[in-house]
Amino acid sequence: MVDHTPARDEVVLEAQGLTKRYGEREAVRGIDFRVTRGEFVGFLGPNGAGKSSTMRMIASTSPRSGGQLRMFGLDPANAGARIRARIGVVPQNDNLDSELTVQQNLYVYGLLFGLPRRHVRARAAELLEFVQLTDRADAAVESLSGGMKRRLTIARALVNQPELMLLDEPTTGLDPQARHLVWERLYRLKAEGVTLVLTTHYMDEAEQLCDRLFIIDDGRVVASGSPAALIGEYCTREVLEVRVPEEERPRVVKAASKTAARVDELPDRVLIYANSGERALAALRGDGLEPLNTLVRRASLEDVFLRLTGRSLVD
Ligand SMILES: Nc1ncnc2c1ncn2[C@@H]1O[C@H](COP(=O)(O)OP(=O)(O)OP(=O)(O)O)[C@@H](O)[C@H]1O
Repeated sequence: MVDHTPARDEVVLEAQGLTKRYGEREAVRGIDFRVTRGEFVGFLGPNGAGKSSTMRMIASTSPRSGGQLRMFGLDPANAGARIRARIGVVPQNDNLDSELTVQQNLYVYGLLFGLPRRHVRARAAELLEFVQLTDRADAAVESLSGGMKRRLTIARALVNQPELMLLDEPTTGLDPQARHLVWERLYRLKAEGVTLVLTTHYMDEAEQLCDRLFIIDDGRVVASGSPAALIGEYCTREVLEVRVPEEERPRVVKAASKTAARVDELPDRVLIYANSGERALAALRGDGLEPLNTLVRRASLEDVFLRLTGRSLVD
């Protein structure tokens, strides 16, 4: 569709000490990031971490309170319109025009960007094909499912052939099938060389899609790197999850702590970090402990977040 031939290591997006204040409240507290052309980058963090505020500053729709921010080398403080012409935005809440049909939503947006009428028609047809909504072109927006609305919002964000796509929680509220369809389209955009930045609080989404992540908590970047590098740096290879009766917990924690790299207690289970979950379990059994329920799994970004913040990503 669009050929944004990647120039090696061309910086598309850069922030230093970026802050956002709403009155007394500092929602973004001095964050640094740098995104190069063709990368797929994610801001991962819980609700209220400051992800949307950061995205709105990048989208050049909300002014920064402090620090530096550049998109394509331009400063949104004085080149907002030029920046907005080169980016596509998928906001957290679909803001489609429900009075219009699917196709009309794309036309209107194209005309807003000043694209010629004939060009807009061709572009709309191409985009409906891309998001698999061709057969719904004349349907009312209201009749679409949540997943279809999301895809239409993505199509709309692509009207101006953006070099940079910003997606704020693109799959929140979608069922697994609808999510996978969105993911698949995002992969395609990446393959075409579009630079993508998304926010999410879904660790699987972050892990599946992103080349690089910035983990955000309480307005700060607490870690960054590829999903694999983050897991490698902050976790063991495996995690043994055990459920034990309340009264046995202290013994389990004590026994596991002898060999495991780390032990975390959650309200409903104990997480034992070890390179071999099976061996950790054998060690517990060797100490005469038999958990009610056990699960050995690969370490995930959720574990990284827990390690970094002492809290779970999902409420
Ligand atoms: N327009 C606003 N006015 C005042 N406070 C705001 C505004 N927008 C966000 N906040 C506050 O700033 C903090 C960060 O919010 P933000 O929406 O950026 O976080 P988030 O990580 O995107 O979370 P969510 O996933 O819930 O959107 C929150 O405490 C929020 O209440």
